Amino acid sequence: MLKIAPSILSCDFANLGKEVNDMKLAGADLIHVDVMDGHFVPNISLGLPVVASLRKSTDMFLDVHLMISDPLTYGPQFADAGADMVVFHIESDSPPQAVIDAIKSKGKKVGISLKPKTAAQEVFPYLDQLDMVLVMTVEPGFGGQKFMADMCPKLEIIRRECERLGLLTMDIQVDGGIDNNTIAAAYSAGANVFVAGSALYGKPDYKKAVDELREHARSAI
Ligand SMILES: O=C(CO)[C@@H](O)[C@H](O)COP(=O)(O)O
Ligand SMILES: [Co+2]
Repeated sequence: MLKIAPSILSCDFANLGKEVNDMKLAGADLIHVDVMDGHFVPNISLGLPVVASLRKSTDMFLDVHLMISDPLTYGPQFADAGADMVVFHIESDSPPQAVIDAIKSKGKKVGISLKPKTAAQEVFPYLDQLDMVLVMTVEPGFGGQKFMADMCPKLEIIRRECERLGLLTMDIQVDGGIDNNTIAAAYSAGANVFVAGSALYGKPDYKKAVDELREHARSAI
């Protein structure tokens, strides 16, 4: 199933509740929340109190993308704060299996994210325990960067391995530089969840922008 996930990193944070609700009204499927610690990536974004406030103000599915060095300590705290899914980086300092167990023990969905230079095969040992794999199509840390089309083979490899294992409902998410010009390539390669920050929050008409992204993805078929 094709899902559109606006990244609030590009929204107007002074009006966060409205910005999320406007994307709900525009037909977005989930909300992507980028958490950056200034250590794993060279940027700082938002933390636990913001996720807790968001949880109180919306029933949208909150997909929390942790770009932090210590997801073992903080992942469960984001789960408690109201994340529906916690996605952590396999390149973090935490042992992946321990993070998966910690998030699942909170009753939340869990995903693993791969930076562009990380091989697809790194996530294979964990696939059968995951709800989602996130393939970064930019170096994590900032919105508004250019889509790396050379990540498409990685998407194909992961989708093929999921099919081989019978994981037919696995969500494969792409994040970074997704817009009307790039979404079809990612969709054709096997992605089905599309994060878009600047391509959605940068537009005056959110519904038109969400609809157009969906249409451009489907134009790949
Ligand atoms: O995780 C990240 C950046 O590290 C993203 O979620 C960005 O927020 C996507 O922004 P655009 O590339 O769509 O502008
Ligand atoms: Co992200």
